[in-house]
Amino acid sequence: MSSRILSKSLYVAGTVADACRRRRSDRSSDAYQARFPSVTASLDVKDLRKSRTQAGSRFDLVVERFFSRPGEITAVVGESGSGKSTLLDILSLIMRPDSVATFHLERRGGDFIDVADLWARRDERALLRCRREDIGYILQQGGLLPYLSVRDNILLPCAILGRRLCNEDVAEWASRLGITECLHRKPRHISGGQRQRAALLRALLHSPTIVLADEPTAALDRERGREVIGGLQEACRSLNLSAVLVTHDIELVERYSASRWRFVPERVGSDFIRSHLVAD
Ligand SMILES: Nc1ncnc2c1ncn2[C@@H]1O[C@H](COP(=O)(O)OP(=O)(O)OP(=O)(O)O)[C@@H](O)[C@H]1O
Repeated sequence: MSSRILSKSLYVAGTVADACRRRRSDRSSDAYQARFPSVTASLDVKDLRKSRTQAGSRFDLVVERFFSRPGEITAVVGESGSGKSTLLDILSLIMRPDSVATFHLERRGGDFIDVADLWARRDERALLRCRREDIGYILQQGGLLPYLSVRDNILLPCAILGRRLCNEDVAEWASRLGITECLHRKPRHISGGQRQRAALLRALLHSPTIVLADEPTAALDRERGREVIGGLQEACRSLNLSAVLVTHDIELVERYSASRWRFVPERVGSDFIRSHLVAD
């Protein structure tokens, strides 16, 4: 399916407002360039800050630099409360950071979206379109809708975008992921591992720029976990897709991810934690 869906979706995907488009050559270099020279990234973030307060306790997320390359899985690890969900909410454009110097998404055709500029201009329409077109999301428990068949769940993001998919496209990837026999069933009638592979297919079939996976193997045993992340790795390679995998599973990180980042929490006072995301 890859080439057909990819060319089709790259055509459709060129719809976010022209104002938010820049060519790669427009980008300025900076101090981080020395540490990470010539990075070709689907997602590139610099100097991001987000503060949260809960029950009198303050939490600051600090990201000096974070990027995710096409064709690869980028792993993010951190202990409970270190900011993993906060980061994913921001990367999926659900949550707005307090400040950010750079937040670019680069599509496979070379166009890129200046999300920092969309946030600054509060362009909610373009942000919504970007969220739908450029982001695929895999939740901890899959998040498939129980009243739809697996096939209809998988087709949902494309339906929302008004894109038509050939049955062969779905069939080919369902076969690659080993869930062909699940397509006509409801999610409750398939196993946890099959549900996560269906969630993976749902996250990638509209050819997003980046897939975000939030502990996608948390409810699976080791073997099923490997199948899901192996499928994600195969999709990244064959579609030149970029994935950010948040997980506690170090074995999966070492086996499947091309680059690794971790949170380093720093206690500033009794009620204040500042958590830095650093390259491993
Ligand atoms: N809705 C909220 N409002 C304010 N602060 C919040 C909120 N949700 C989480 N926080 C705080 O933000 C910090 C980071 O939480 P976050 O959920 O991002 O961490 P996490 O690494 O995903 O944790 P876990 O692994 O337990 O899910 C925590 O200190 C938490 O108390």
